[in-house]
Amino acid sequence: MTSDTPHSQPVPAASGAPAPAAREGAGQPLVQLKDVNKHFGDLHVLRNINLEVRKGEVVVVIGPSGSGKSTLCRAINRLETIDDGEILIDGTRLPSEGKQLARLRADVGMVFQSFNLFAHKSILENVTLGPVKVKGTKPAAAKELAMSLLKRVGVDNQAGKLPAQLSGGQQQRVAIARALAMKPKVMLFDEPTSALDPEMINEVLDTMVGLAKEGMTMIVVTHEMGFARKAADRVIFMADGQIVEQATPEEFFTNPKSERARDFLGKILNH
Ligand SMILES: Nc1ncnc2c1ncn2[C@@H]1O[C@H](COP(=O)(O)OP(=O)(O)OP(=O)(O)O)[C@@H](O)[C@H]1O
Repeated sequence: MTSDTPHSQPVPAASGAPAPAAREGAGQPLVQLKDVNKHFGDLHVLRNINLEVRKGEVVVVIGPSGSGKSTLCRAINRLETIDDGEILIDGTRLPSEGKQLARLRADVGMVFQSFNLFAHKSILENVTLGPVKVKGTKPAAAKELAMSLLKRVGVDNQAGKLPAQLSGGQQQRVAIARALAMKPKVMLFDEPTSALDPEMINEVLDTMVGLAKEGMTMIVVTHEMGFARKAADRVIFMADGQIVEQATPEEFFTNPKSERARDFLGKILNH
């Protein structure tokens, strides 16, 4: 959907960043994909994807445009169907429709490149709607929760405004608060900063780094290599619908194993 951004400068890895092995016993798999395949017509977009994400783990998915990263995210949230294989969230297979889907989908927060806020509802309503409609939270409690989340992402003073009155960075932080209001078990981010002006990227990334530090389980599709270095436990490199390589950020950025990953990094880091 987007090309590689020019904001992807290498930054030093956070010292003491835990390697996946260090977190091995830290949690059970929260997200499991088993032999997942997906076609769009003749195009084989996801090829035999096997992936486990443990509780508290931050996985950054990178790869060339068209490699299937967005489709992977959307499949995990059931926004796309899969042809075969299995996707489990906290051990439960997502149904394809019905009330149970809405409830289970609430466990999987999603933040999109294009914010996807309700244009004609206030910022506060954007955040309260899900808890009230899907979870049956009382309006007063939903408002209290929403205000605390808006405060946490630094936009509580904008609660009465419409999305269009906010900057892109503010709108994306509202989108994060809206997803968090459903108390998700895992957060999916699909290129959350790609539509933002450069000066707004860091305010969104900082919010995401904060979430990662708090132990949120996260799957993040991004071209922001600095974020991957700073916050990821594991980097997954996708190409042509396959997981080609996965490693800690330190390993991946210093010693990518595959030719395709080396090519990709060469292009993106020398942009
Ligand atoms: N709804 C759709 N119908 C048909 N083809 C699709 C659809 N959605 C995605 N595709 C195709 O599937 C392939 C994978 O797309 P996807 O958006 O998952 O890639 P991506 O790695 O996220 O790319 P980008 O980095 O550009 O966002 C692409 O070739 C894309 O054109």
